[in-house]
Amino acid sequence: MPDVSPEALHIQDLDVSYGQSVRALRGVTLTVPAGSVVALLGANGAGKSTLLRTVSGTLRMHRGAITAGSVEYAGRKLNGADPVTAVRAGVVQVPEGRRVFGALTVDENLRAGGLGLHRSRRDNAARDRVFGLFPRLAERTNQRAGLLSGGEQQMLAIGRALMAAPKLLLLDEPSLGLAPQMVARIGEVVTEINRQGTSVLLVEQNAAMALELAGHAYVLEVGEVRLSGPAAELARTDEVRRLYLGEETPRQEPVAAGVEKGR
Ligand SMILES: Nc1ncnc2c1ncn2[C@@H]1O[C@H](COP(=O)(O)OP(=O)(O)OP(=O)(O)O)[C@@H](O)[C@H]1O
Repeated sequence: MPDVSPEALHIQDLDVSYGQSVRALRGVTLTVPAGSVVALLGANGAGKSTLLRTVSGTLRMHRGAITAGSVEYAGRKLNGADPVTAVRAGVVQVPEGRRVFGALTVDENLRAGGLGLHRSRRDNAARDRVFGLFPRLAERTNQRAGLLSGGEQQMLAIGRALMAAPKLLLLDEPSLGLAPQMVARIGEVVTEINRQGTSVLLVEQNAAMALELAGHAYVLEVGEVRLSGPAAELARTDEVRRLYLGEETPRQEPVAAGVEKGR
């Protein structure tokens, strides 16, 4: 049953191209129900980042375009929307590669992600929330972001996105290149952010972590949805175990209950 709640993200039959030759997404249909964590898995080049860019309005910055289909969040069409419109609708992306402003302090980075031009009460509340999630950042408010460790920069990148008080957070590879302890911490934070009421669409190479955090998951393959279903069920399929969890699968298992091929 599709989720028809007003704060759900609905992507329907989406085609996205870069220029004339690269068809990055083909006929993608995906839903992020309000209040959920949804994982998006796929090999390099499958189209995961493209899908997030489509939702956050950053696609055009990468010279991509929607050629068919629709993206709707909370009942509003986001096709062709710019990032400001997406943020106003409650959708914020944390891009891959923890892009923080290295020359600015932790505090300045957070303020840059806030909604107010001044030190508004709303921004202060958002900042307190970030420091509650990431006490390490609270201890380093005046440190230049470029001097933070990789894990701390990832925390700051997530924190900066939270400053806009998103209702839907788009996370692109938050665990990339981090030590196991930090990966575990990022996982806990995703769960906590979700518990506080923010939906999450999570792109992750670390499929084991993503499938543990998510309720529902999609597997993209060369721009198309190859499999989708409850994350726990997907984690039991032969294909996901072999290709994404790196497990030996001695015998072919039938597709688990609840898993759909194709979308
Ligand atoms: N700005 C761009 N211009 C042209 N082609 C692009 C651009 N960005 C992505 N592509 C192409 O679109 C396809 C999907 O790329 P995308 O980055 O969305 O995949 P991905 O699943 O996020 O991969 P990765 O895990 O490597 O980040 C790839 O074939 C890629 O080469």
